[in-house]
Amino acid sequence: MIFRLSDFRFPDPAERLYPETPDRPWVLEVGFGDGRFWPHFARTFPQPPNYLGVEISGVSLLKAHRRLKAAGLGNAVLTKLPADVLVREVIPHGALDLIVVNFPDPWPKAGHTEHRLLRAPFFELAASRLKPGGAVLLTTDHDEYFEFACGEAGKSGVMAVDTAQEPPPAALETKYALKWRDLGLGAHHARFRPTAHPQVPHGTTTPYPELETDVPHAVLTLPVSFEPAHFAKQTTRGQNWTVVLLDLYSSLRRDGWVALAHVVEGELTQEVLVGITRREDGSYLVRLAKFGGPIITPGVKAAVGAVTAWLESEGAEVRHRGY
Ligand SMILES: C[S@@+](CC[C@H](N)C(=O)[O-])C[C@H]1O[C@@H](n2cnc3c(N)ncnc32)[C@H](O)[C@@H]1O
Repeated sequence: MIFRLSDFRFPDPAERLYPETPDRPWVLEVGFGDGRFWPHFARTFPQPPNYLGVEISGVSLLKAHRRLKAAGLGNAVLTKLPADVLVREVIPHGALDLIVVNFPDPWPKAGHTEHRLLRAPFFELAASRLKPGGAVLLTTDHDEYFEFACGEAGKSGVMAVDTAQEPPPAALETKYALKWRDLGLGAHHARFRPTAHPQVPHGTTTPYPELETDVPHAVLTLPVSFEPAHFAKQTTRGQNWTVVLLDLYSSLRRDGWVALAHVVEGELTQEVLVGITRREDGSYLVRLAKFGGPIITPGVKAAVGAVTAWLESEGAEVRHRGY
């Protein structure tokens, strides 16, 4: 099953994601590529564990989905997101049995190591989301990234590093494993086991509210002189978010407009629409649209705030702020 970010709860327990198999072990694979690992690895268990796969490539998502469907693996959820966002926002504390990372992008250029996934903060986060006895399994061809990851795990202070074990055979059958094997390269393997389970908190993310009044909004009146053509692209920054109001579109069906906003919060980006719609009493409702499946974060609330602030700068009088 493919999940969008808005399909999740924050955090989301195994009982809800896998209602028919909540008691099975739970495995997260980061960067599953074309999805070859899971059908091989799942076969090594008496019953397939619950599987959550996270990828940033949409093409890979579709390939892996076809593969898992063909293998009849029903208790599997795939999603297109940066791994850090999924682990931080969606995975409950102490919920996972394994986190598997096969042949992660090595970011080999000097100055690019901050793009690497397996840095100390990720190990700390992983330790908080793994069960006691759980582990992160890393298999990679890349000598330097392997040393780096082992060093970062040590630096996190919450992971013991074991490099003595063989990788699971399934990790040596992925697309990248075969690619590097054909070139005569070997693979390194490490198991990182939590020595402590720090309580790395979840964010303040919530799903799009069911109750209309809970959707981030504002009510305001516009001056008769209001001129939407005054809109210009604009950027607002907060402590952990950046909102870019990209454009404003006129609605043909309703009396009003829609603003398109780009919201960046760490690795999470969302494109959201904020409607500005005339109400019966002549006032206007500025409200986050459901279109596109946004989730409610501080940055998304700030996007509603940014549209409201722009309208104020054009002479609007705000009657109510609900964001
Ligand atoms: C070198 S490929 C390896 C793919 C697969 N594991 C294999 O062994 O064939 C690395 C994969 O990680 C994905 N990826 C990179 N950064 C990611 C992130 N932050 N979250 C999730 N996936 C990521 C890439 O899109 C790519 O498919």
